[in-house]
Amino acid sequence: MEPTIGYYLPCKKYYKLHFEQFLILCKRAQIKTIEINDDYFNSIHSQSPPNIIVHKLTDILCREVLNDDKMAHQFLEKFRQMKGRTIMIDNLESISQLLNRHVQYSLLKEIQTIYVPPFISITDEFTANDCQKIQQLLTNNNIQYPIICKPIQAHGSESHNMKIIFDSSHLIDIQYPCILQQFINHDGILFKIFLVGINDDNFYIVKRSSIRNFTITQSLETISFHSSEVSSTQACSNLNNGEDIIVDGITIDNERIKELVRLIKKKFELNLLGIDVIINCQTQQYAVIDVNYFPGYEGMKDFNQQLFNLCENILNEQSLQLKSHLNKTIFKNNSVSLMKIQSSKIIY
Ligand SMILES: Nc1ncnc2c1ncn2[C@@H]1O[C@H](COP(=O)(O)OP(=O)(O)OP(=O)(O)O)[C@@H](O)[C@H]1O
Ligand SMILES: O=P(O)(O)O[C@H]1[C@H](O)[C@@H](O)[C@H](OP(=O)(O)O)[C@@H](OP(=O)(O)O)[C@H]1O
Ligand SMILES: [Mg+2]
Repeated sequence: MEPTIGYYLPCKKYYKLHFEQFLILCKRAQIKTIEINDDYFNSIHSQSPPNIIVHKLTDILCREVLNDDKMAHQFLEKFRQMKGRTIMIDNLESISQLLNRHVQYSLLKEIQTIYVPPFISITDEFTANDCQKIQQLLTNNNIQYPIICKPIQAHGSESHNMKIIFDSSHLIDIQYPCILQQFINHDGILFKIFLVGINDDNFYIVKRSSIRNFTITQSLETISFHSSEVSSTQACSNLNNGEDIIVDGITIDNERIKELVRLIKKKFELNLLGIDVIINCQTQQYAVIDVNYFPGYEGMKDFNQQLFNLCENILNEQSLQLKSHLNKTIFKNNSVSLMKIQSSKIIY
């Protein structure tokens, strides 16, 4: 029977990735593909589940976890019920760890050799309204100004609205629940590391514009921005470096990134990852500021081929396991019938 790959991708994501190219590669390799949607689940009793499911269910996961949405929960439960019969790229529990910035950063911090800029989390109204208390928490955690205020939720339409705060008199501007993180001067350059987890070496580095350096000499008003304004491929913000500042010389050490990728992939047990790294322009320290599940892979030309290779590897492994299982069963059955024959010989 031909193997099957199921997929669930929001429409926008499907077109952005040119996912039809992945489907063509599957067809050529005689791998069946099927879209997983309500129609699929309504007719599921008549078919065996796909060998693999590729998905970006982060929107629905957020609705389930953060908004307690029953419909979202029921839809996800159908995927969970396939556990053991289907390989999910990737596991829903592993993905959930990335959806809350506090959880994500805390897990990253557990990896000893990885640097995450210091942060605190403000999750209750009482603390959010007490600027003195917030300042105390910042001081206790050795966090200096400027700081960056990020929504605690890492995914979804409201999660990319950020603020840069320059002194304690502007702590009133924070919007909770949020994390407050030390702003690191990094010469306005961001490195996006895109990973397709065939093996630890399989990553691709893209350079993007980011927020320019700040030197605080006086009190500044809080700056609000959307993360796509400063670091998407089209970004052209007055928060970026001006054209007169040339920072083309900044490069990143491939070996260090390789190790970072290995550790993060192992920690979160995920195959499709985007890791955002900035380099502190004073200390040259690499700082991980964001880990995204199933990013846009913009700039990586052969993403669909890479994803196909990953799926093909998994299918090959599955079929090897099945063969060895069958061999064992045949051997076991043969020995059973041999024993029967022998015992029948004894009887007769
Ligand atoms: N600690 C920091 N120091 C300096 N700049 C930062 C820091 N954290 C974030 N930034 C800047 O803010 C931008 C948005 O931050 P972050 O990646 O955390 O947000 P996001 O909305 O999750 O982004 P994405 O769109 O990649 O998911 C980064 O691209 C970078 O330019
Ligand atoms: O490929 P990069 O430049 O890293 O950008 C990604 C963002 O970092 C993610 O935050 C987006 O995902 P969410 O929409 O899940 O937040 C993700 O959204 P997408 O699922 O629409 O591709 C990407 O835009
Ligand atoms: Mg993000």
